[in-house]
Amino acid sequence: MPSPFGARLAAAMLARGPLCVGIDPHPGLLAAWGLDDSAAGLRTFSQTVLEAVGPLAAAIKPQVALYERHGSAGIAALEELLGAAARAGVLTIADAKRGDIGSTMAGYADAWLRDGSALAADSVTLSPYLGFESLRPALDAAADTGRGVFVLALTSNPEGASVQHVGGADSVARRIALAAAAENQRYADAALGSVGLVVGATVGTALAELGLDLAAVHGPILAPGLGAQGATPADIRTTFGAAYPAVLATSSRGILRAGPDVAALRQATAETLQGL
Ligand SMILES: O=c1ccn([C@@H]2O[C@H](COP(=O)(O)O)[C@@H](O)[C@H]2O)c(=O)[nH]1
Repeated sequence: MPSPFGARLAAAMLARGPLCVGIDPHPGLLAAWGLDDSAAGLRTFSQTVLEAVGPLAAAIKPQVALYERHGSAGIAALEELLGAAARAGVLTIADAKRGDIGSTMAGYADAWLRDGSALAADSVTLSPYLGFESLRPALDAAADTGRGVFVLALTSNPEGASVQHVGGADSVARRIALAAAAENQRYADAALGSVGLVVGATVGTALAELGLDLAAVHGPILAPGLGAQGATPADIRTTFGAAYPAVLATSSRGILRAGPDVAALRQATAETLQGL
């Protein structure tokens, strides 16, 4: 078994910097790159981004929805990307936001986190709306196979607050963070645990207002919202404070808009990294 995901991600962040590049093949981006909105277009898009940013980013994050919209051929393109990234030694975060009752959750865990699955990634994003404990099959599969998970806590979209802030000092988001911290006790010896959280780079003062101590989670914090959603590298330091060393900022459109030229994608990645 490889070393645990959190340890591998911490090493990659130390070596390359705290940036994940999202691979989001939106129809508009495919068109801007001169590609068809088809599985073949997805394939070229994905492999170009991997070639460009693979040597620079700590991880890549394919957005599963944008592959699913092409049906089985789109999923095949995603499988090819995940396989190519694994061969190139680039860590992957499948942004699938899965969550279900435990018995069904086991199916998702098998798909995204078990050896031998064509969709197996280094980690997957999970939704805890059915209760943190419903994610148990994925938490255990990740621990068994040296993979990781990122559980949605405070998302980058403004609508998230209507659910995640509920409870005030005992908010839904804080309970998710506490549950992740408890889960990471099994990774106490690693630089970072393998149970991460998703906390938007756009959440502003919400962490302080809700009393979330992200540094105590001992897991990676995936922070979307950089670039196209308006957050800046400076916002990341201000927003996350003491938890900053665990933050993996992620940007998709803000970098992808520089394509399809590989050198331009690399430059956009390097410029984003410089500010972090
Ligand atoms: O709270 C969340 C959780 C996930 N995302 C995902 O990240 C990328 C962001 O793309 P940008 O182009 O950099 O805005 C996208 O795949 C989202 O589904 C998020 O934005 N916020």
